[in-house]
Amino acid sequence: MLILEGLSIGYGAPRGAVLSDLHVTVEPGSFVCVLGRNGAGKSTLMRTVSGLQAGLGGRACLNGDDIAFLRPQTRARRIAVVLTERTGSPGLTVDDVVSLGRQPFTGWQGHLTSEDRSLVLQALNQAGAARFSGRLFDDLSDGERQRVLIARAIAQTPNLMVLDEITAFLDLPGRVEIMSLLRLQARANQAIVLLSSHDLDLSLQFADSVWLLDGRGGLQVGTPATLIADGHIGMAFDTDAVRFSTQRGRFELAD
Ligand SMILES: Nc1ncnc2c1ncn2[C@@H]1O[C@H](COP(=O)(O)OP(=O)(O)OP(=O)(O)O)[C@@H](O)[C@H]1O
Repeated sequence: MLILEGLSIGYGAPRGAVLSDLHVTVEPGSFVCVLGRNGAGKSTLMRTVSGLQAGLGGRACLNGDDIAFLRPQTRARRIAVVLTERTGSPGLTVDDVVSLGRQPFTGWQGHLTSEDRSLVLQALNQAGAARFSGRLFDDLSDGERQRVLIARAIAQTPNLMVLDEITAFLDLPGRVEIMSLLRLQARANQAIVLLSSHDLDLSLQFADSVWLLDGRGGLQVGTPATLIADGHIGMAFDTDAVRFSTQRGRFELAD
């Protein structure tokens, strides 16, 4: 279970708090999409929940433990993080990168057991990345790399998977495949999958629950259907020129 207990996130002055006093509980097996306009705080929230950035107050607990105080090894066993930043991995093959997902579980020598290898292979297949096996990771296209990084996260068998805008580089069929795969992963492994995305349509289609950042420091949590019906999607995204139609479930030009 992931519980945000009065969590406040953000930076020192001058930016200060981005979101304050968040209270949210997420059950295992849930696929949660984090939505909001540019600058609403999605990445800040994802980094804080991953333990990569200190919160300003309160805490985020995974299965009872404050994530900010987990030892790095324990955190790596429980939380898999995929960010959009392009990081070079000179000389590493796709298989090496996905095998890194097992590193928190291998001994100090880093030897993979046959079970580790089978999890790596399974993850490559599930993420649709087996076809890149043997190639250098740095030679792959952005979309291909994303699949490999998702495979690494799956191989890590985490309790919590945090993926920040990872579908941005994928084509439409690829995005649908990955969204459906992530929902399946959450269910099959009783993991919590937290995905931030600008892909509103697909997020509303696939998410069990949505964290909607309204850009004014507010966070609404609910099922896609509830957030649409209550007009929250419109409140977070509407502009003078574009409105979200609750009837049609899509954006339209304002009259
Ligand atoms: N390192 C930083 N130091 C200070 N302020 C920051 C830093 N990173 C982000 N911010 C600010 O925090 C707020 C939230 O930014 P964040 O990147 O979390 O938004 P986002 O929802 O992920 O945006 P986008 O959709 O554009 O990626 C913004 O006002 C941003 O300017």
